[in-house]
Amino acid sequence: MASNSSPPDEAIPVYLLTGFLGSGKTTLLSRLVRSAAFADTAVIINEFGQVGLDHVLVGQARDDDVVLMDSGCLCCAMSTSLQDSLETLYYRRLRGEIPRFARVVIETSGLADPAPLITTLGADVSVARHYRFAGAVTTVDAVHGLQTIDRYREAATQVAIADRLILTKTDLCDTVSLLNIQQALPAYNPTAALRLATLTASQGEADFFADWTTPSSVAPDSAGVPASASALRLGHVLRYGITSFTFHVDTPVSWTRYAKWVRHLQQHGDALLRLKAILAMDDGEVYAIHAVRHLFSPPQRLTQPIAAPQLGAIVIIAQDLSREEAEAAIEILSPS
Ligand SMILES: Nc1nc2c(ncn2[C@@H]2O[C@H](COP(=O)(O)OP(=O)(O)OP(=O)(O)O)[C@@H](O)[C@H]2O)c(=O)[nH]1
Repeated sequence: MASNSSPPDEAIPVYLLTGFLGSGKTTLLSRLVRSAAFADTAVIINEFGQVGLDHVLVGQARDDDVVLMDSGCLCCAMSTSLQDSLETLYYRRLRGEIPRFARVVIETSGLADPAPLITTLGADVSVARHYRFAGAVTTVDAVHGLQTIDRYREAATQVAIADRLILTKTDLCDTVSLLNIQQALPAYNPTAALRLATLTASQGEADFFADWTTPSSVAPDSAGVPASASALRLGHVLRYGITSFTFHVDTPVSWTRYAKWVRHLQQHGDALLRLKAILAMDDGEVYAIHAVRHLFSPPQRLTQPIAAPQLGAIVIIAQDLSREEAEAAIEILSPS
């Protein structure tokens, strides 16, 4: 979706489930698709280019159609493109051939860079007519997760892009190691909310794929945000040139500046992995801003009272973006 076009209100939310090979995506989903908490969900398993196994592991025997699980959840393997799969689901729902699902969860392949899928969700006109990207959920193996992020760029990208990180295999982990990874993960993505898989299909696990428009979920975690006004801090320089920057803008921003800022950042879209911000605008309202690569979602007006350090915070996770380039972008939004 472009910054200046909003999806329709009734657009069906689409969540991406990503995570490195073996991190527990299929295990989590196979619990959920059998659970009443997922009764209103269509799950698409993206196995493009692979010998498809995941749809079978999730509990769907056939690979050529939409399967209705006993729970009411729909499952299908993505046989063609994401656009085609979503369109087909939408029109079958409209014709009453399948139940009226209220959300879609797409499981990506373990080596996938989720960004192109997210771009398709927002930028493809036919998809954006009926659907809206609602968030990326990334599973992280509590035992091997940190090693994997250090070793594999794909894993680091999947973590960097997440809105929510789900720690799996916590049953295999001792308390100290679990605490270690919980403390370490914010360095790789300071804005993502961190949750533990509960290992039982529950409303709590289904809510990993629920709308996250509360301030605590859209706000960068306060640990990553400088308390002092106007502070600019270079975050952690991670591996593979992935860096997180946290900025703070004190004064209300005009929509003209905002538009200019978005255009500027879109020129750096290949470098921009993820951006989250909560900005006071000069119309007197406060908005949550989300972007993945080139794709800026329409600003979401927040109705809850929000104070510093969340108010005015901008977190950028980027790859091969210099400090000077990041600062130049902020200067456009809020000249010093
Ligand atoms: N003990 C334990 N094992 C788990 C858990 N989650 C996943 N596993 C195991 O880890 C292995 C990989 O899990 P999958 O769910 O297939 O992982 P995936 O992310 O779908 O893997 P890919 O399809 O390769 O991307 C399987 O043997 C699972 O049984 C967990 O919470 N606890």
